[in-house]
Amino acid sequence: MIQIGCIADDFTGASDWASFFAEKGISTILFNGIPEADIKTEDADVAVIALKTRTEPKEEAVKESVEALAWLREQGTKQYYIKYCSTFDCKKDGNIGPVIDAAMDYLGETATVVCPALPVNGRTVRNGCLYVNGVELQNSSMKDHPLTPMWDCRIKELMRQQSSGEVVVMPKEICEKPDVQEWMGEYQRKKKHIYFVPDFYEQEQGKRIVEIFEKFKLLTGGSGVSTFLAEKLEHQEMELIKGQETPAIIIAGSCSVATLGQIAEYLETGKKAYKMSPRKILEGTESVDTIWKVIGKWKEDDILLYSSEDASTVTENQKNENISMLIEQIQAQIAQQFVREGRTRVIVAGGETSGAVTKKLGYDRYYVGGSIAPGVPVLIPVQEPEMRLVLKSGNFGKKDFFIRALEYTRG
Ligand SMILES: Nc1ncnc2c1ncn2[C@@H]1O[C@H](COP(=O)(O)OP(=O)(O)OP(=O)(O)O)[C@@H](O)[C@H]1O
Ligand SMILES: O=C(O)[C@@H](O)C(=O)CO
Repeated sequence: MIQIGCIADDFTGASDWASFFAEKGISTILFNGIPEADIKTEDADVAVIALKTRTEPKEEAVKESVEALAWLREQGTKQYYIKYCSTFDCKKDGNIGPVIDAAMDYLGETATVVCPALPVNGRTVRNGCLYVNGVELQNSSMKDHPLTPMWDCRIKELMRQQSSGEVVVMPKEICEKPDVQEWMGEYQRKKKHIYFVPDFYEQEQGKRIVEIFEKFKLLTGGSGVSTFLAEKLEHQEMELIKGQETPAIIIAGSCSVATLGQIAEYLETGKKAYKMSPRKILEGTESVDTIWKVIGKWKEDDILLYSSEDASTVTENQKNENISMLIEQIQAQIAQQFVREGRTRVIVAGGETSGAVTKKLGYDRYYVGGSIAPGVPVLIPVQEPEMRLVLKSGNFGKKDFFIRALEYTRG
């Protein structure tokens, strides 16, 4: 029976959320898309369905989210979670509000929590405002995200624009009140939909948040409270997942500052690496074949294949609107070729890049293993249990992330 079922608006967000349960030894399964009716949850205690609703048109995002909730309900799920990005989508017509409203209506709930924080990765909430490493969201390095721009840190304002209900901000002093439930009850009587936004800027506050909201059927947010939800969950012990001996490929399409630092640190080790050239790809002189001619020979080595460049070069390259898609396709095909040759460790940096690679590899459900960095677990495809897959959100992980991922996935 699924104790907590989550729907996430993208894949790396889903694995981020799931990782905190797996880390506590809880059997956790991740589905890429809504599973077919006859798919089993493999006796997992926690299930997460990764959708691609973050950037979809609103109507589709709502429809798919409700379908995913319906599938979870069919499995007898006890509690539900809507996972969105810890750096909230700030578009007026963003999907977070509409999906929360639809989920509340579907589950018959009038109140929920909106808790995007993930303090272990520097994303915090104080007095209803969202910060990235102490900087207000709209002044952070995330502000100019091309798809989900982040131009306002005030959750109340964002939810006012995106949703139908009312936000109630819960500063620390309120959260700590012994009679906080009564305090909340006053608001719940007034409105059809109430979204409580608790302070969460110190890791330990997560514990109190879970105490306050544990009876709610629907919770929403980033991954910050996952670890505290996991602590409270009764569960069966999960078997430890071992590493693999075959060489690994790291594929980096992410051009985030974090990924660029991780590439630099990897290159310093002198390990094998291949840098793709967007210019040659557009000219037609670099392709899967030309790259494979070089890296296909490195049969015994771990390999890094990367296209990542600094922000200004990327902006320049992206004047040709096909370049991202071409890079993603080449990287996905190389991953497929690598796996076809019997190698079983694939590490990917970047949400879009991960989407392209997993689509090509064709797996649709994964057991979730231990974490390499907060929010980045090892994934084991149910259909191919020999494989070890690591999908890193662009900005996650410290400088030594790739080195750690290689060590962690090695048998
Ligand atoms: N040199 C380059 N020039 C132009 N575009 C590139 C280059 N290298 C990679 N890209 C494209 O940039 C995009 C990077 O997005 P991706 O989601 O993979 O990383 P991210 O945005 O850092 O990660 P996340 O979404 O998890 O924060 C991909 O579509 C990728 O193909
Ligand atoms: O919450 C986050 O920051 C991540 O899980 C994410 O959503 C990646 O896209």
